[in-house]
Amino acid sequence: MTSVAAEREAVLRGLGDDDRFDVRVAGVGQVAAAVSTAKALMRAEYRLVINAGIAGGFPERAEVGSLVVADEIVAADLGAESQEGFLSLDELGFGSARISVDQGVVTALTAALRAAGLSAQAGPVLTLSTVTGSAETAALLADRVPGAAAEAMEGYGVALAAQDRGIPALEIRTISNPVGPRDRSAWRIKEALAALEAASAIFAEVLG
Ligand SMILES: O=C(O)c1cccc(C(=O)CC[C@H]2O[C@@H](n3cnc4c(=O)[nH]cnc43)[C@H](O)[C@@H]2O)c1
Repeated sequence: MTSVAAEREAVLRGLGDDDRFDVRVAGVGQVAAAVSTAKALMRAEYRLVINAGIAGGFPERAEVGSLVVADEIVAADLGAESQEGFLSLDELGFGSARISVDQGVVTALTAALRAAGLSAQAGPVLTLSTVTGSAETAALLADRVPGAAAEAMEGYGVALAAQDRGIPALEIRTISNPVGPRDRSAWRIKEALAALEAASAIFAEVLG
């Protein structure tokens, strides 16, 4: 599941003519992503759901042009504010804002990406409804989720739909911009899409 057509096309270029993968556009944001994923999973049988696309990288954790394989998918703004700070869905007792992924697959995929010469690391990928636009919010999120490597807008929605059907999920992101003060002119989308294409060529090897 990708967010936009440009991401889908990059993944398809990387996969070549491998027809074991069904690559779809889910839309931007976790609600669109969850609805699209749930619909796809109702119509056909799948054994793994992957959310792949570009993302913001947390400074010192994931540089522009590098790749992050989510070792946990975290809905980082799903909860409540309180005088004492942010309360997650878990703390509120309404389920979990964290979806776990198969650590063996994360390790194997990260190693294969590195072996192919790509800069890849594993770490938590945050799902947010609002793209971070300030250093303050970036610091707050890094504090809320220790080790946070990247942020995007769809992973939790895709993974929740997969979890609902008992299917494992992965999230793989290539970094187009740093998480922090908004500067759209600094987004390196072409580079991130090239990295996404290169990573997708490895999917078949490890996940096919
Ligand atoms: O303008 C283009 O050519 C273009 C090509 C591919 C993708 C885009 C997008 O804007 C995709 C939006 C998508 O990107 C994720 N994203 C990227 N950086 C961040 C971020 O810093 N914080 C949160 N999300 C980010 C997100 O998942 C969006 O769905 C444009």
